[in-house]
Amino acid sequence: MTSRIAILGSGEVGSTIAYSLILNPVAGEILLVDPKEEVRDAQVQDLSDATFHGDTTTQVRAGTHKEAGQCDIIVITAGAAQKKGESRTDLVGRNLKILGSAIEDMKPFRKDSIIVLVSNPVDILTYFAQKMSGLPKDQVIGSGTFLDSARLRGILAQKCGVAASSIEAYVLGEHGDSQMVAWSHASVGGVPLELALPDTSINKSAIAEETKKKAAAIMENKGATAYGIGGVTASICKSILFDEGSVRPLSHYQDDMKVCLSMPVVLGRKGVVRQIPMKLSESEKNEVEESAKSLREIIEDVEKEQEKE
Ligand SMILES: NC(=O)C1=CN([C@@H]2O[C@H](COP(=O)(O)OP(=O)(O)OC[C@H]3O[C@@H](n4cnc5c(N)ncnc54)[C@H](O)[C@@H]3O)[C@@H](O)[C@H]2O)C=CC1
Ligand SMILES: CC(=O)C(=O)O
Repeated sequence: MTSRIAILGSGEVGSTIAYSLILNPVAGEILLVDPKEEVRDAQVQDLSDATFHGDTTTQVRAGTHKEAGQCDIIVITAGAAQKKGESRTDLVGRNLKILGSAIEDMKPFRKDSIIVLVSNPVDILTYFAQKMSGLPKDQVIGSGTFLDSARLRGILAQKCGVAASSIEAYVLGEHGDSQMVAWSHASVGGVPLELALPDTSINKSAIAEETKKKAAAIMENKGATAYGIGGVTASICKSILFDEGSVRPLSHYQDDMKVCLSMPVVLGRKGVVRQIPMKLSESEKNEVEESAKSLREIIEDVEKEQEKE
């Protein structure tokens, strides 16, 4: 394997993504990039220990922003994480500055590099990363609601007594407070939810709320989330490098709504190959539009501030 993945930010999330990529190797090399050099180097040493057993072919080393700009995939976890009581969108000012300087430091980008945003607020940062990087929009995506959808499937699996892998269910829209569940497309083993589980009472709004609040519930007691996003991001990297054509709910540009938010897309080596059109119910469509509206308002506020500067 000769492909290289750069991970910007070697904190909780960046190091966990690297660990997932070592356990499930898809790239020849992982570069950790972080201005906190001592932390970065300690993470490289610790992660390298995980490559010494088994038959992993992935090597880990410290890298520079310039080197990152020449990698197949650049995963961005750089930036502040939420503190207790903060929402993801509270991070926008701090993390947009960090994103801007990291992107400038990485330029010029290799023409076929794919940027995967993970830092929050991920939909807003994906939108601005598309503008700042100059790469085609299809090559700049955010992990979006892939993690929320995994959480939803886990919760439904427990309630229904089936494997999570047998459940198809999408959380769409913002990776944040305005996200929604596309219940009209939820299925068990390919059979619509209502039909497959006629005797199981499912409180949809309670499940949607539990899904939305899961990150906050984890952070309440351990301060951060890392394993879920670690697995999800490693899976995104695999789909890209192996040109899998997997369908995933990822944050990408929506021409009609002028924001980045999550809808299912076909993912391959060129990034978003195409969006999978969904026939949502009228109320679901409204929920997605409301989600887009709340993201649009944040973008407009940021753009107004940028004009003043
Ligand atoms: N999209 C998602 O589903 C999830 C997103 N996150 C987000 O991921 C981000 C990172 O979270 P943690 O790893 O817990 O934070 P952390 O504080 O542990 O690590 C962030 C790292 O970024 C580094 N950094 C700062 N500026 C940088 C630059 N210019 N280039 C490279 N690295 C730089 C910092 O030195 C630090 O080591 C947060 O914004 C958090 O909200 C976290 C979990 C899930
Ligand atoms: C922190 C975050 O965005 C999550 O775990 O969903």
